[in-house]
Amino acid sequence: MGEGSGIPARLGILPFRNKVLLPGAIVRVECTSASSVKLVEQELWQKEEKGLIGVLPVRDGGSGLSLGTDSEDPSLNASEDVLDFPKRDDGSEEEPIRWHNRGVAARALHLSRGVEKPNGKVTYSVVLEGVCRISVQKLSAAGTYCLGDVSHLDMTRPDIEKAEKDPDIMLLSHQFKAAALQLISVLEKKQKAIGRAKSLVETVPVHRLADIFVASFEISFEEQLSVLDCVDLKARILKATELVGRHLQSIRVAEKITQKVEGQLSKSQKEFLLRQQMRAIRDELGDGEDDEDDVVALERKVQTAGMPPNVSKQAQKELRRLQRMQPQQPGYNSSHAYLELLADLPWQKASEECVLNLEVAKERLDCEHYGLTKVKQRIIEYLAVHKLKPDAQGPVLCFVGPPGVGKTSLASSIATALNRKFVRISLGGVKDEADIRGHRRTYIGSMPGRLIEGLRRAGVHNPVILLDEIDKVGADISGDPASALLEVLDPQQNKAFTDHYLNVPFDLSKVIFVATANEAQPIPPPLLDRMEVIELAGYTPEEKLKIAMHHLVPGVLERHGLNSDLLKIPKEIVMLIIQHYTREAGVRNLERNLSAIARAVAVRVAEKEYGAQLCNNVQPMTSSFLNAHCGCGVELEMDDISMVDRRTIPNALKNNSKIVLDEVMLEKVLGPPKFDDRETAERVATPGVSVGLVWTPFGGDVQFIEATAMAGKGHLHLTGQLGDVIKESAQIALTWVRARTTDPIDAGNINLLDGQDIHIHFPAGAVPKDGPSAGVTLVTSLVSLFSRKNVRADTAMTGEVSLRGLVLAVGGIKDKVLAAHRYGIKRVIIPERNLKDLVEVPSSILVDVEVLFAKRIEDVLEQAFEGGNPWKQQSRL
Ligand SMILES: Nc1ncnc2c1ncn2[C@@H]1O[C@H](COP(=O)(O)OP(=O)(O)OP(=O)(O)O)[C@@H](O)[C@H]1O
Repeated sequence: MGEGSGIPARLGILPFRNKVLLPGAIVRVECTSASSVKLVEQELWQKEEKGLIGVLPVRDGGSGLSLGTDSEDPSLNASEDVLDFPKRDDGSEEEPIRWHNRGVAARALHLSRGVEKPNGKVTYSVVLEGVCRISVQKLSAAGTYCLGDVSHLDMTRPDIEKAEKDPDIMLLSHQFKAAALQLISVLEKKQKAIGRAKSLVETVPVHRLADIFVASFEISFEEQLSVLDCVDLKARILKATELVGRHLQSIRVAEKITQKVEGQLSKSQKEFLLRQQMRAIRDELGDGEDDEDDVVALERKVQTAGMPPNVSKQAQKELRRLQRMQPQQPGYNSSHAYLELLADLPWQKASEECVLNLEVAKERLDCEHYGLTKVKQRIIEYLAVHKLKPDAQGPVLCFVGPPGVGKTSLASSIATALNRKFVRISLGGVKDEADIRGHRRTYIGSMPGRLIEGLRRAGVHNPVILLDEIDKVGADISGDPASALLEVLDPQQNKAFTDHYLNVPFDLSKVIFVATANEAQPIPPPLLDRMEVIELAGYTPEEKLKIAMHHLVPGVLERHGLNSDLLKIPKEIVMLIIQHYTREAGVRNLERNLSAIARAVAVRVAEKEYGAQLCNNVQPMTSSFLNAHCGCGVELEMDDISMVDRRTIPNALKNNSKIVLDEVMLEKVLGPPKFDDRETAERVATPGVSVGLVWTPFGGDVQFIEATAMAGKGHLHLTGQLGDVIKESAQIALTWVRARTTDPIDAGNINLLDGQDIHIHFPAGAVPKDGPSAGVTLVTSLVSLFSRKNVRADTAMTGEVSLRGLVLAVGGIKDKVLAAHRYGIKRVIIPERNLKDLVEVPSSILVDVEVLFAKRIEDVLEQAFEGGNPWKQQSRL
């Protein structure tokens, strides 16, 4: 027999519960049960030579698993043993035990007997080494333990030698050894005690090495059994390679997981440590608490801001960044400011809209604004649509008109009617797209755009936002703000408006936008296309008077701590202010003048108040009285005078101190009248001056045109604030006049233009002018110059002239007539085609201003000069 040739045919059997001893493996067994003690005593202790026993794996019968590869022999179940290894700790000793029919013959390497207990029991500790595989054919009882009829199972030495030369086995054993070495190196890295493992691999023959290696792993009972059952060498090496590989794999996976966990742990631990240190340093410096609280407060704010998930994610990311930073670190402040903005923005908050009552809204509009019937009607329509369909994407209302006509206050009234917050964003002079859309955060000093800033101020996401002076938006190399506004006003796009600074979309669709402009023409067409233009013209003096008496005066008095008991401003005086201190389309300057008066009166009232206090606190005494009493050493007795309550002063002054504003006081406060009707007469006193009516963003205005001639080469000189169009207009006017003054027939009379330079000046104060009008006025001025006849001082004109002498229609007739009225001009010549526009002019104005019509320039000249066209007789004009 080969390796196991010394195995006897019968061996005492030691059962191993749910455990396998493999050949080459060494185990220590504590024998405490009666059967195992008996077995050890009989088979090992009492024998002189170290004996052999059989070790058979057993498992609890309840599992129902088939044990062993051979068919089960009923006789194998005949005996039952009480196990002492491994110990049964579940108290199920009585359960049936099923023996495996293959086991290992084991040699006792060491035996020791425990101290005898008082009850006479002894125990043994045995170190066993597996020798070879055995097969158990039969079990029989020998007292309390079992004896088994066994036969040797492993290969014989010649078989092994032969097998070792088999190329397959050689290859397999090579693979196995490689895997084993790999495992050893992994274990080495983990600094596990691997002892002689490496030399074992090199020296021990592979058929033993497979068993030894497998025995050193913690593998399941089934796997141990399967190795035990691998009698065939090839199968055993394969199995062992598989198990070594698996073990290696599991170690690596475990290592990876550990590394990951350790990495995370150490990172957070490191962070924690650093934080602690940071806090300690800050405490030491005495400036820590605020910052800490600040970040914590910010975190709380971010959490309660109601951000949508994507925004919240971004905020959390930024917050983590901020938490890792020192307040002194660059970027801390910008990160903090960014998070503040994110937390402040009204992602969820909205103004509670009250049920809209159109009657109330109408009353409110009427109460806050005088006149403006059509505009108010349109606003009511807008509100009605909003009431029926709150999410309707109606047009953006754009109020267009001169300054001070109530555009802003109308927009604010819309917000009041809807019970929404009102935000005014001034777009005047905005040239950079970043003003609307914000700067990217990469820029130093970057800020959000005005819209996002406005929403932050509003604190709700559904305010009424007034885009004030939308016509003043410009464009330069920094981009075109108008195109950004296009996105803002487009209901399709503004749902996800992205400010560059914010870098996350914000929904603007709930915002109601209203715009204002002084003129519609500069607004880029695509932007204008998204808006509904509502024009507001200037006011007549009567309208201004009513606005002043009902709205401006009460407001001004209130703002200056006055009331109508202290200051009375009569109608007539207000009218004087309108006529002689203002010359505007709106009421802004009127309000300013009224404020100046109120301030002056406030000073007087305050002085009186102080005087009254003095009077009431100090008993007035004459010096003779004082001298008389003090001089003779008599103690002075004073009456106890009660203090006058400050609030009673106005009442005290009520009857005798009411200030009524009169002309004298008006002049004292506002100075001498700034405007009077004589201005026109004075200016047209010399030939060559005519009075035109023009339309400007400030409403209608009067434009004086002065022409003069001098020796030269027939050139035309133009001065004043002029645009290209009016330059053309001047050229046309001159050509028209020249064409009619160089008539060969009349040449003798009108050779004035030959060898003369003409200088036309649009005097200072003239409004920047680039419209196509003023042609008629230019011709009249030239005719006045050449005929040396003055234009009528009470007459102003408007209209464009064609080369063929036709007077062409112009716009803004209402504003122009109003402007003429402001200047005290009594006659206005307008193109015949503008007749229809007169319906807009209030009749109160038409009572004062006579409107004349002209079809051809001859009609204008006929009406503009006293006694008709001055060149009628001299030329073909
Ligand atoms: N019809 C009116 N009734 C009552 N008050 C008016 C009326 N029109 C203007 N006002 C008052 O005149 C002042 C100026 O008006 P507002 O600021 O609305 O003018 P605006 O047209 O917006 O001017 P700007 O173009 O300069 O912004 C405000 O106090 C406003 O209440």
